[in-house]
Amino acid sequence: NRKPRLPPGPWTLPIIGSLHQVASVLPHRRMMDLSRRYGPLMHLMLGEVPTVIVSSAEAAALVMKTNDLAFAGRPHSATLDIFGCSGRGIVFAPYGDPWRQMRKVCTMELLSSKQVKRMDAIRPEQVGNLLRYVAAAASTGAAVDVSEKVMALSNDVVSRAVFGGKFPQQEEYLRELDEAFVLLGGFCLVDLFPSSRLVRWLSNGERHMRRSYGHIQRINADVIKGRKAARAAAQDDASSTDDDDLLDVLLRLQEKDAFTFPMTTESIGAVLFDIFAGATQTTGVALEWAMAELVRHPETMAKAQLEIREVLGQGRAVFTNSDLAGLHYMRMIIKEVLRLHPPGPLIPRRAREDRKVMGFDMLEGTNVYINAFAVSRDPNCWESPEEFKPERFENNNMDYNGTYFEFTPFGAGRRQCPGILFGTSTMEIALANLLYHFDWVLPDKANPEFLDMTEKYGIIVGRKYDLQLIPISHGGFHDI
Ligand code: HEM
Repeated sequence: NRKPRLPPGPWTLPIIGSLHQVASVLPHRRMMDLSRRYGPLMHLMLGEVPTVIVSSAEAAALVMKTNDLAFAGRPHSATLDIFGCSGRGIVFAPYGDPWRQMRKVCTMELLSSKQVKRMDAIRPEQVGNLLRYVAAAASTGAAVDVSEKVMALSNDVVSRAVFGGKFPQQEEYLRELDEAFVLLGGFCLVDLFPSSRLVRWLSNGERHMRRSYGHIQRINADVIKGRKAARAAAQDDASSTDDDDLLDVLLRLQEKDAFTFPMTTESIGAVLFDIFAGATQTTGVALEWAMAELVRHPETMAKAQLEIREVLGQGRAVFTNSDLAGLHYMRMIIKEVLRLHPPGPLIPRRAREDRKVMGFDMLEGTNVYINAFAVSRDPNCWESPEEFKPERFENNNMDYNGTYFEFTPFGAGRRQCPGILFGTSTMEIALANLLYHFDWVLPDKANPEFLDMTEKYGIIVGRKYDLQLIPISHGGFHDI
């Protein structure tokens, strides 16, 4: 019974452990700084909870590839348990057969060729709405709140994929999702001291999360009830149609009794919510960062516009994803944005069994966070890592698909994001259209070099200050 050899870490205080070291405004940055001192595997005690932060490409590969099965769990905590509907969804479900079943349905649905085709029609419609809004602003010289608009675009695209369209309670749904994300991103007392009944009694976090998630569940139940009634009225013969959204797919499988682990309304709601939560803010903040970096680097923006306008030719209306195959520079820009601003900088995992990694003991039950932000800014892997330079992806095959561990904005291995194609397709179509039809400048001729790039605290990291830009119409936006 030897003493475990834990990874090194900063000194701890009684009771709070290392909390004072990391409970800063932006934990991913604070952890990056600390890990440069303590090493690629760093042990922290967050209150009572043993945690290891992973901060190099080599260590990330050991966790997400070599020992993927051992680290395929997700952290547990009181608030996560509520948010993850006690493991009935996907994102925070423990590794196991129910998760595998749901993940398979979603992967096949999200990535099926039918779904991709369906989305190829939906995305341009939503982008068209955005372009009309921007064209109206351009005609009066008004600024556009780009942050708000690209987030709304992402919401609308995801709503249509998951629920078939806007639903009456969408605003409330999004508000509760925001609130729940804030609670998850915080250091919630009840999560830090799970054994303390006093903390549980004193803490508000769990109560808030319960209230917020309860509201979400009621909306889910309403939407599901409405859809079931509509399906019954249409005497749907349980066969699929081209218009099926994710909700239809799940209901059809439920009606056919095709699940090994039977689905209740509650668990269908949990899955829908998970996909919604996983998809919408991530893509929205990635787009917001992309536009901010482009405005800050006018020569990069000009180069991207030249490519888009040359490849697509003059006088085009809204184009679709299938028009965009030749846009190589724009794809490099998207990679560079995800390298510098991975929307989920800390990838949450949990050790399902004891493992030795780099000579250290990682014990079962330890929460493990891969600091994708720190790894993709690691000077040992990247030249001038703090610089925005899409050209670094020229003439190499480096991508975000989970085989290059210096660059994992979507994670890797069994728990890797199943929405890579979905998310990057929305980014590509939005950026290509916004850059083709408009030039973009800061209000009041502000110097782009000084654009404030401060991040906002949360599990999904967006900009602290909304990005306001003035659009200038290029060649006139021709509506369809
Ligand atoms: C730029 C956009 C996106 C980014 C950066 C992103 C990032 C991530 C990351 C880092 C993970 C954890 C991976 C791991 O543990 O290895 C994840 C998981 C997940 N993402 Fe995404 N994501 C994005 C878009 C989407 C979209 C569009 C969808 C759905 C349509 C989606 C659905 C999910 C789901 C369901 C999971 C949980 C997978 C599981 O636990 O098995 N994501 N995502």
